[in-house]
Amino acid sequence: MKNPVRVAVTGAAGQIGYSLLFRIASGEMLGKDQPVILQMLELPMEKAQAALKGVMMELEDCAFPLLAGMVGTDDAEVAFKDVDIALLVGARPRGPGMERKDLLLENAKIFTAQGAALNKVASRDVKVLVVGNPANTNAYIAMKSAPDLPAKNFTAMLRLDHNRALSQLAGKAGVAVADIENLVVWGNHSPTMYPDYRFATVNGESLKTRINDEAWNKDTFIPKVGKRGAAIIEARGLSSAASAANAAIDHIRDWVLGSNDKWVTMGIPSDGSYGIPEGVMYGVPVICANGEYRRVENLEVDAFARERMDFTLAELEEERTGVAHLLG
Ligand SMILES: NC(=O)c1ccc[n+]([C@@H]2O[C@H](COP(=O)([O-])OP(=O)(O)OC[C@H]3O[C@@H](n4cnc5c(N)ncnc54)[C@H](O)[C@@H]3O)[C@@H](O)[C@H]2O)c1
Ligand SMILES: O=C(O)C[C@H](O)C(=O)O
Repeated sequence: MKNPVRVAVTGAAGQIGYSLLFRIASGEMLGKDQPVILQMLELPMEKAQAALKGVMMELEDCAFPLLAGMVGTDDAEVAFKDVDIALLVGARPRGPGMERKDLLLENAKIFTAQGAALNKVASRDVKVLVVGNPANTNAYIAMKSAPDLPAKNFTAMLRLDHNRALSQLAGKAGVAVADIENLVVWGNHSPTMYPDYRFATVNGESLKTRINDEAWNKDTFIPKVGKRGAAIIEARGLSSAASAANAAIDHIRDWVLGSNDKWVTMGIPSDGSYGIPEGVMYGVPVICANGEYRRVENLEVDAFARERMDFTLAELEEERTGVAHLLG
């Protein structure tokens, strides 16, 4: 039997947490032979802690053979102690009358504190995925607040956008999702993101040539993927949860176990390539192997791509400027 892997999940009693924890405990994220210890963080409020207790009771009632232990706490340093993987899901939702800037600042406080706690107590190899919105900037803040951990260990979730784009493309082209390769979603997890299928193939053939519909790309595909989160909120009255949890599992599974030579999208700190300033937490195509991700390099950036990539970059830089004073 392998040694258990310690997995922290914040916002554990929330909607995404409820879709995520049971799948992690059943082995869907790290493999059916990998025991896990779940270290769950929730707000110190009575209601949140009671809900977390309920989730832990249900986890217990599943009698998962791979669940080697559980911790439920309101203290980030307890939740992150020695963790190998940290899924930062809990975030302050946008309230009535709150501007995007207020949301950024509220969340900046949370991710500054959580980054510092990871810096202090997590495994030095911890893999961090930020799901809580604004995900890219929250990941950037956590990374900056953890100077003793490698910056490359901090990532933001663009996988839901990647998966959404895959399904839209498969539907349009009449092909199977599994047959599509080499897709990427550049930039921010926000409506400014740029889903890009210029390099995508289906069984080795160009998907762009097969679809051959630039108007659909610009007027339907790109806005549909970008605004999908809002469409789910409109339809459900709540933001996406099961699909977000599924994407988080895909992201970590591929990072840890490998993406089998497939491109996947991860928000990672820029190395300066593709005209994205170093350090910006930006969605790019990566291939994962041996527990590491590797950026797909030297892709062509044509005039339209440049415009879209700079548009989403400008938003990220604006967010970064908005929180700069908190980062010292
Ligand atoms: N990146 C993506 O693709 C993506 C997709 C969907 C949702 N999201 C975001 O994920 C986040 C969670 O969504 P949800 O639907 O689970 O929300 P939710 O409100 O149902 O749950 C969030 C939970 O986090 C807890 N929480 C808040 N602040 C916390 C803190 N500082 N420490 C620990 N726990 C804290 C809350 O008590 C709550 O239980 C939101 O920010 C949402 O916008 C991101
Ligand atoms: O919570 C949101 O604003 C939407 C969410 O990020 C999503 O993409 O579903």
